[in-house]
Amino acid sequence: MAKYYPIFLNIQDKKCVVVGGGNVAWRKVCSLKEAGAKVTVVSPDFCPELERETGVERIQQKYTTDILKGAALVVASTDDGVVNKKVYSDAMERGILVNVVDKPDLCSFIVPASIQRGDLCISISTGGASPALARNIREYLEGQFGAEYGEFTHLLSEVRQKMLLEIKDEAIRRDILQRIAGFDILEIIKRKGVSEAKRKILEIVSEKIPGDK
Ligand SMILES: C[C@@]1(CC(=O)O)C2=NC(=C\c3[nH]c(c(CCC(=O)O)c3CC(=O)O)Cc3[nH]c(c(CC(=O)O)c3CCC(=O)O)/C=C3\N/C(=C\2)[C@@H](CCC(=O)O)[C@]3(C)CC(=O)O)/[C@H]1CCC(=O)O
Ligand SMILES: NC(=O)c1ccc[n+]([C@@H]2O[C@H](COP(=O)([O-])OP(=O)(O)OC[C@H]3O[C@@H](n4cnc5c(N)ncnc54)[C@H](O)[C@@H]3O)[C@@H](O)[C@H]2O)c1
Repeated sequence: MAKYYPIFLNIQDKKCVVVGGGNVAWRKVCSLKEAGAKVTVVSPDFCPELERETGVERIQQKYTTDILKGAALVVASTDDGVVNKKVYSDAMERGILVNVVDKPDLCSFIVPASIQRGDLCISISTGGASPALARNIREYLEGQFGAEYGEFTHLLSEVRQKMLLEIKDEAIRRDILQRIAGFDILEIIKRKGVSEAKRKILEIVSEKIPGDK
């Protein structure tokens, strides 16, 4: 089995192509859209969900190589192995990232199971060993990581931006940022809400920086 290097890819405003018009293609279109990509989907027919999807370029025809022009990434999810293989070799020749669903040999990257809570993303991969296990772990973690983690991450981001500007001493800043990311602050968000958590954070900051109010 291949080894993989986990990364988060910035595909904001990048052209991403999905080849195929079925349910799997629709799932891929949705996740690419959510990541801010400019999505083009090409297929002779589209499932009703894809037909309804807004903000996507639909090209109703069979795959042709020229569709990859200017693309950063392509996902092939047709039910035709020959077409999927052609997409793979076209993409490899052009240095375009490529995933053929369920065909790890025809992938320059594989897709993990993911949970999104605002800016917090938890991704699980088994490196292809067991996608079913990745899914089960995702479902388990979904129960453990609720919507409050999104709020928590947002609050920490706000405070961190401020601290990067205002606290010049790196060691003190690190200490504070580590402290306020603690689960006790998350508990306050859960029980009392974000404004109470903010108050607690300010208290911690003033304790750590004598004289700061
Ligand atoms: C994570 C997820 C993301 C997504 O697809 O979006 C994903 N597969 C998911 C589900 C799933 N896929 C399959 C089952 C049936 C049970 C089973 O086989 O285990 C289930 C479970 C289900 O659906 O319940 C069938 C399957 N998948 C692959 C093969 C071929 C092979 O193993 O050789 C076969 C056999 C096909 C056959 O039988 O012929 C291959 C891949 N699937 C991957 C990703 C990549 C490795 C990820 C990793 O392990 O880290 C990789 C290598 C390539 C890729 O597609 O990127 C998504 C869960 C999303 C979620 O629910 O959160
Ligand atoms: N449905 C699932 O949950 C699931 C799960 C695992 C694997 N898969 C695999 O993923 C693939 C896609 O699944 P699906 O359910 O979306 O299949 P599907 O049969 O619903 O859709 C396949 C799509 O590919 C299009 N297509 C065929 N030839 C094409 C061409 N030359 N150019 C462009 N598009 C073309 C078809 O018109 C159709 O829209 C299949 O290979 C399937 O075996 C599906």
